[in-house]
Parts: sequence; structure tokens; C-alpha cells
Amino acid sequence: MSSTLITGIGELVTCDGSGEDRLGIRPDAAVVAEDDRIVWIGRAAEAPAADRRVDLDGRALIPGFVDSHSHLVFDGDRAAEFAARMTGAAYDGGGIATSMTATRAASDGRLRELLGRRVTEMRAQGTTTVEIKSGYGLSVADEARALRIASEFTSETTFLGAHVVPPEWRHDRAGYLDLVTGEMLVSAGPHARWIDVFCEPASPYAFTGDEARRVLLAGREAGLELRVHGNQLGHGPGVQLAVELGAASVDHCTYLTDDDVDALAGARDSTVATLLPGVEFSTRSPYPDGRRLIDAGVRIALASDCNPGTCYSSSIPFMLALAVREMGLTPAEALYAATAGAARSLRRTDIGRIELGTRADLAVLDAPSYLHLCYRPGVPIARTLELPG
Ligand SMILES: N=CN[C@@H](CCC(=O)O)C(=O)O
Ligand SMILES: [Zn+2]
Repeated sequence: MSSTLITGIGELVTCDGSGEDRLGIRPDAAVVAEDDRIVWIGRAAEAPAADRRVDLDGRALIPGFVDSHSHLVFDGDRAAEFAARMTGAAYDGGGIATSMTATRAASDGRLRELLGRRVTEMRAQGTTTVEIKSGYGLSVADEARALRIASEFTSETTFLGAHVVPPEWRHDRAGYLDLVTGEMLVSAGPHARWIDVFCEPASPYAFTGDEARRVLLAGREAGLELRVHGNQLGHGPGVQLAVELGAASVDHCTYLTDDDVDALAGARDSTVATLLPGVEFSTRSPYPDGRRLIDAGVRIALASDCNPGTCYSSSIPFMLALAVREMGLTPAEALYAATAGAARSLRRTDIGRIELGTRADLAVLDAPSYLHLCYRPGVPIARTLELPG
């Protein structure tokens, strides 16, 4: 056992749900971590002794960000696709095959190195938990390999064999679905906690509601929990399907009808709506109306969706700034969504908040208050707090 007393905290933002803004901000606070757990929170003047002390010199302390949606296992470059979109080209999911080809060609060592660099980049910006999806292998061996490597970095791994129908199967969609729900699930499933599907009738490459249902039910049968990519490119059945099947999260939610919003509000105890504003930024698309969701009582999360196609940014502070500027969230709502909200979308109670017994997954800001996360967009003020010992 090894304990650390954290003092000199300018503002302790616990995200424990208390207070009007749910941020549970504690003045004059100190925190003690023992190994990887929080064991004491209180007034600095009353802090107990510990093996060592870390003085934050007036900086704010927040829970580490929980990035609940990413696609980090890939090789290849699609910067030209981004440039084309900035001059008017539309995103339709077709570029996923480009990343698939490069990813299949990469060695295990190269994929591991690329993934390690991306996770390090996230930690350097305050992210302490990351969910990582497969989805650029799209063959039995390549999907299992992606998840095996991802599970070296996180326990939140997601099987996304149903990302798109790969080119060699486009003449036989039903055959590809048989593969995803059969042999591919058998070999990839043991390396995954979650199963996900890109349910998007507006894309010729992604999956319809009926196809997505089949994928999700097969995954559940295999012991995986459910997540859905839905309503990204247009109105569609993704949100309703996610709610009906009790998925932990439906992600994107860019195009929603009133019925979709009502369904999400009614499912607030089971299904979180995860918003990914970096995607709208990088695809020049309209932003989802985050304000409408919160006002309707929907639980939301914010995540990066870091991936080579629709958003190659791993910066949660950038997502917070976009959510505030473009989606109508307050800075407090945005921070809560990227910590406690995102933890909820992963059905985790041990991360995303600073409370007795939670993991000591912490981020420190080179600023006196969390407001600076949105007030100083693009400035790297957030980093993970590495505790000594
Ligand atoms: N929409 C589906 N999947 C990713 C994009 C993947 C890609 O284009 O490479 C997303 O979440 O936006
Ligand atoms: Zn995604």
C-alpha cells in the first residue's frame, strides 16, 4: 500500500452529481489516493498524513476523461478525404475500406505501436479510460487481431465487424452477415466486452435496422453487451433499436425525430445518447442539438470518436469546446458528459467521478477552474495526473 496526499487544489471538481450543475465542486479540498483508489476527500486543513504529497499549486483537479467511443486500431492515412470534405464532398462511409486495406497489411507490431502512440496522446490530454473498437479488419483473423491488440490497452473493447460490408462481400451482404454473426463473432468475441454495429440506411456500405438487429442479438447471445452507431448520416432506426434492445449507448444521434428524443428520454436508466461533435466538425455536418436532448431528460455522454475517417482528433477538451459552442451545452454539462456521463455509457461506476472508492484516475488543469477547458480552446491545459509510487 502506498498513499498520496494531493494538496494545493485550486478547484476540486468531483462530478459526483451534487449541486445544481452536478459537478460537486469542493472548495479548499485535498484528496488522498491509496494505490489506485480514492480513500479520503475533505478540507485541506484536516488532511491526514500520507506517504507522499503532491502540491498542485492552485491548479484544478477533475476526474480523468472517459473517452467512450474510439476506433484507434488502424493504419493508413485519409487526410485527402478530409480535405475533399472541406471543399464539399460528402461522407458516406466508403473510406472505411481504405483504412481496412492498410490495417490488414500492417504487422501486429506496427498496429501495436500505432495504437500505443494514440493512447499516449490521449493520456497526455487528460483521458484515463478509452473504449476501443475493431472495425478496420473486417475478416475473421483481422477483427480478432485488432481486439487482441486493443485489449492490451483497455478492458473496454468493442467488436465492430459490422462496421461496413467489406468490398469482397459486397455481392453477398447476407453472406457477410452470416460471417459476422458466426465465425467472426466466435473468434473476436472472447477479446471484446461490447458489440457495436453501424446502423445507417443512408450509407450503402453500412447496415439496415433489420441487419443491425441480427448482429446485436447474436452478440448478446455470445455474452457481449450492446452499443450502436445510429442516426449519424440521416434519420434511421438506430436510436429506436438501441432503446428497444437496452443498448448501453447509441452514438452520434445527429438526426433525431421527436419520437427518437422521447424514446431516449424514456430509456434514460438504460441507454445513453453519446454525442461526437468532432465528427460534425470534421465532416462539415450539422451538429446534433444537445440542448434539446438535455432539456428532454436524455442522459448524454461526449466522446472523441477518434478515427481516421470522420474525426482524427483524440482531444476531449476540443470536444467540450465544440459541445458548448455548437450544441448548446453549458461548460458544466459538457464536462459532466465527458466524465460521469461517459462512464455511465460504459456502465462503470468506478470512473468518471472523484468519490470514496472510485479509481484514482485524475486529470489536472494548468488553470484555476474547469471553465478554462472551453474558455481556452486549443490550448493544452489538461493532462493526466500520474501519481508517484
Ligand atoms: N460511422 C462509422 N464509423 C466511424 C467512421 C469510420 C471511418 O470513416 O473510418 C464513425 O464513428 O464516424
Ligand atoms: Zn464510431
